[in-house]
Amino acid sequence: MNKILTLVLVRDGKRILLGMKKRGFGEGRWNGFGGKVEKQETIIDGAKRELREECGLVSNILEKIGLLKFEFVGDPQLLEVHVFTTEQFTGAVEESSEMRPEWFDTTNIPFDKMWPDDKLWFPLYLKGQKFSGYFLFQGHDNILKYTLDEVDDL
Ligand SMILES: CNc1cc(N2CCN(C)CC2)nc(N)n1
Repeated sequence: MNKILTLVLVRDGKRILLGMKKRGFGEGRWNGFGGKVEKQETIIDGAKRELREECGLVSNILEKIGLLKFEFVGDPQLLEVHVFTTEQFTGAVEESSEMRPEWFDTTNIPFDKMWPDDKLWFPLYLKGQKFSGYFLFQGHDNILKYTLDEVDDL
């Protein structure tokens, strides 16, 4: 059974809000906001909850834009990350125990301090193309193989 996780990318015109992960899985890397989906909630509600908990923003309109599946050599648990984006949100950006948020220009995404798969699918996201990918990792820095497809619906 795959572990269901969420990832929310917040856009404001040419800017994107990313968070520096302060601890745990992905620590030291910039990423969107997200986490586990609880048993009693839908995936999209889990995404909205994590967005608010991790950066203080509230959004009722999340658009499903991607599905990313991650396998790590030696770990039987497959991660299934449901990716959303929003351009409509309220509230003030605030740092949390998990994330230190910062706005980046979309022409200046800090890929060298992000998960290595991001540089592969972000260009599809930035041109408004939905995507579905599978990545086999060795450790947290090395992608052994991957597939990445543009899709029309998710
Ligand atoms: C393994 N590669 C990953 C994981 C990942 N996620 C994001 C969401 N997290 C809850 C779990 C891990 N995000 C990106 N951009 N790449």
